[in-house]
Amino acid sequence: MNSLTQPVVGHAPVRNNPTDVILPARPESLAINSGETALIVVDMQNAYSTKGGYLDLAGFDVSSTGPVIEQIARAIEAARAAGVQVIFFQNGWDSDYAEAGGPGSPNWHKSNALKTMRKNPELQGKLLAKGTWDYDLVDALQPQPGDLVVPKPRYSGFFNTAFDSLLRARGIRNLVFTGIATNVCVESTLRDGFFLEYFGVVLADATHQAGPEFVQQASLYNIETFFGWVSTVDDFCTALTKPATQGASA
Ligand SMILES: NC(=O)N/C=C\C(=O)O
Repeated sequence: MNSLTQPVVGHAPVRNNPTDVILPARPESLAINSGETALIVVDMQNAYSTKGGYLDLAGFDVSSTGPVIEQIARAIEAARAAGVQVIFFQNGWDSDYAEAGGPGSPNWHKSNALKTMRKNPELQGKLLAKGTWDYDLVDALQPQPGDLVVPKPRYSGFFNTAFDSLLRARGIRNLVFTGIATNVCVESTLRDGFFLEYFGVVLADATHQAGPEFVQQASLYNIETFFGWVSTVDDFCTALTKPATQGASA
């Protein structure tokens, strides 16, 4: 993407501060400040990206999540080096599934993890329960000191979590999304962020859908057209090493 041929939007004007950067994105580039930006790593647990995990057992294709893990690792490294807050989400519930809700909750009816366990009683207690391998973050994407880990019980990271408070306490206004699944937890959280006045951008090549490839494209279209912006890991990493003043004249 070419940052020079596109208008630039953002919540604040570029102030020629060394921590201001221009992130090339569709449909417009975004002016962001590294101190006001968080990299969000959505649900990179064995459940969502590893064979034998929940999505795989529920019949979703996880065979091409390997490159996504590598791209997320690159984005995390660039974020940490630039002082961008890294926040990991971890989706799931207590071992008794009280947090999942019973039949009175739509989650109980729609969660494919809960449905898979009801269909296969030998899996009961194994999917998305805290303390299990399924719930664990993948080995290649482990939090480091300074990163935040936010457990969440529903698709959107804004519901029944400390996420919004953590962001507001740090003055964070821009949310850069990576993770799985683009069309479920990534899009849900980005949409709720939009309604709360956060600028949401998804790094398309650091995300993966749950379902056929067309839902990835549909989700990216929705985000680009209605709720936020779409960029890439290369552009994110390059932008963070180049202050906006250089970017504008390069
Ligand atoms: N992390 C997600 O996007 N999750 C999608 C489905 C689920 O958790 O059942």
